[in-house]
Formats: sequence, C-alpha cells, structure tokens
Amino acid sequence: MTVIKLHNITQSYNDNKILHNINYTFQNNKFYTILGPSGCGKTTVLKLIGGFIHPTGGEIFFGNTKMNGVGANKRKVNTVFQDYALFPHLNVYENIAFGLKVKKVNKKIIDEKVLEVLKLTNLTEYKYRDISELSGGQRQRVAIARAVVNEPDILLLDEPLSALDQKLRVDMQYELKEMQKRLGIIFIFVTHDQEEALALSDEIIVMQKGNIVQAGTPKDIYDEPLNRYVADFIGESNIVRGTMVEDMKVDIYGKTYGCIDGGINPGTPVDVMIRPEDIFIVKHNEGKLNVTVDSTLFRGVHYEICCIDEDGYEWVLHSTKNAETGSRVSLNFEPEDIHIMIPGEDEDEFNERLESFQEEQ
Ligand SMILES: Nc1ncnc2c1ncn2[C@@H]1O[C@H](COP(=O)(O)OP(=O)(O)OP(=O)(O)O)[C@@H](O)[C@H]1O
Repeated sequence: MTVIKLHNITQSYNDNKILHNINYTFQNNKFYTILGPSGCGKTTVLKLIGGFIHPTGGEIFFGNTKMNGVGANKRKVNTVFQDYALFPHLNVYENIAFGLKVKKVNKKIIDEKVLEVLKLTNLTEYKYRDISELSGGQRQRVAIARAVVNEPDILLLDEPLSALDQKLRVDMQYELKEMQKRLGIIFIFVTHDQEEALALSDEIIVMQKGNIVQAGTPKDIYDEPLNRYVADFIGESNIVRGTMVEDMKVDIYGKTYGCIDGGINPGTPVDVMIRPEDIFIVKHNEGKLNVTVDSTLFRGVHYEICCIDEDGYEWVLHSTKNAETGSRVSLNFEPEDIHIMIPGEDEDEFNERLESFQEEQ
C-alpha cells in the first residue's frame, strides 16, 4: 500500500522560497485535488512527488522509503500534463504502447495491456486513429491511457481538463473519477477550478502562497472553511464582519444572531460566512433581517437574488423562486448556517491556526 508522506518540505528557486514547510500524507486509493490560485505552488508539489525536482529541505517518503534524490524514472509515478504531450506522428495504439516498447516488454503482453487500457478509457474504437483525427476529449483520454498503461501507483494530473470546453470537461470529470476507483491508485489532480475540485475529490488541499491553508473532504471545506480566503475560493458566500458577543451569539452590523460556535472570547472580531443557499426569503418584518430586493439573475437551477439591508449592506441568496426587484422582504437563516471564521488578515492568529493544522497532519 503506497502512502506519500511530505515532511517539512521547503522548496526554493534562487533564494526565493516557493514552498514553506509542507506537511501532508496522501493515502492510497484516494482522489486528491490541490487547489489554489496561479503561482501558489501546486505544480511544484506535483514535480516533487514525480521526482522531476528534489526538495531544498524536508523529506519525501513513499511508504517507508525515503525518495529524496530518487529520479523520476525510478518512481512508480506517471504524469498527465495540461498539453497532453502526445506523439503526433504515432496513432492511438502506438502512443499508448510507446513506454512499454521502450522497456522492451514482450509484444503479446504489450498488446494485452494496451487493449485493457483502451477499454478502460473508452477508446477501443479509435485504436488505429491518428492523433490529429481525435477531439480534445479523446486526446485527453489517450494521454491518460498512456499514463496508466505502466500501472503506476500514483497518477499526477496537472490541470488536464483546462483545454476542454465546459460540457466535455464535466463528462471527463465523471470518467476520471470512475477511472480512479477502478484503478485503485492515488490520483493527485491540480486545478484552480473550485467546482472541479468539489466534484472530483475525496480530499481537497487548499494552498496559498506556498502553504497548505486547509485540507479535508469537499464537504468539510465547503461547510467549515477555516478563513475568508478558503471560503472565497470554495463556492459562493456572503462574508461579513462580526464580533463574538458570547458563546453561540455573534453581532453582525449591530444586530445579535444565534450561532453554534463557542470557545471564542467575547469581543473577538470574526468573519462570518453565510452561504447563499442557506438564506430564505420570508414576508417583510417576519424574518431576521429586513431588506429590499435589488436585482435578480436567472442561473438555470436557481435565481441569484441580491438584496440590500436597511443599513445598506448587500446579501446574496439563491432561490428556486424569483423575487420582484424593489420589493421589501425579510431574510431568514438558521444558527447552524452562520459559520464563524477568524479573520485572515490577523497574521498572528492565522499563523497559529496554520501551525496547529499542520501539526495535526
Ligand atoms: N524553475 C523555476 N525557477 C524559478 N521559479 C520558479 C520555477 N518554477 C516555478 N517557479 C515559481 O514558483 C512559483 C510557484 O509555481 P508553480 O508552478 O508551482 O505554481 P502553480 O500554483 O502551479 O501555478 P499555475 O496555476 O499558474 O500553474 C511561481 O511563482 C513560479 O514563478
């Protein structure tokens, strides 16, 4: 059983520190997504696991074996890159068989293995097609087939769906998830697309400026983001300033609301998050907050309704029913849907939480 352990990993390029003390353990047979904005260090983590670069500090283990200094060709890891890097002069079969031929694997075994991955990736009927005659999604599948034919323990996927249109992207997401289950190996997928991360992952790792800020199941991260940065990155949210009044009571813009969080000193400034789908419209004066409907947008599965409260603050909610612009209504939300977060701007507090999170890993 392969487990990848990153222990106190740092990475610098020319004295420029890119990764700061990364600690994380990847378990076997799980789909991981590394999520974060451009330049936060996602690809650098993949390159370290793939053995394309070696860490400036810290240790990488595969199981009990220390992998620092072990080259990419000595690891049971394969990578699917954003641009697929297929051989344009070879057909589908030849592209997939290439690595096995180089290793001088017996022709009959190559044939068996290629046929098996063609089936796995739904490419059997395209076996002898030239790469130039394939769609983007089919090329993507060839790249994956070529990566898995060597039976790696770990598959690294660096933004592999970014070149596909939206519909194809969603289809490929289903296929990738299915493939990971069938192969039973570790998939580590890099993206800056939060919807993709939520749909695909068993675990999401959120990165910011070379640090892991939060890691957990999609539901954990969506429901309980550690701070404003994570909440903003994952899903849509109303994030407002508040102050803890006492356990299970928070002040938002001068009004006190019940919440389910405790253990934070009264008077502590906090960020408060309420997801748009957790806010409901009721009759004027009958809810927690009187507002005027400012604008509405039809988003297909729901209406996105923007309201302004009596103090001029904006609240966005999602509803299957539309509301009339200019109408005066009231908003309701439950105490368990008020999520309290420590403000990200408070550096000391933030670093303390970051350290305790990293220690837990
Ligand atoms: N070989 C290198 N030499 C110097 N700096 C590098 C090198 N490779 C990456 N960097 C820098 O390291 C930082 C992290 O890069 P990385 O590619 O890991 O980010 P990323 O999160 O994958 O970004 P993207 O989503 O844009 O691919 C960036 O600031 C990048 O400029």
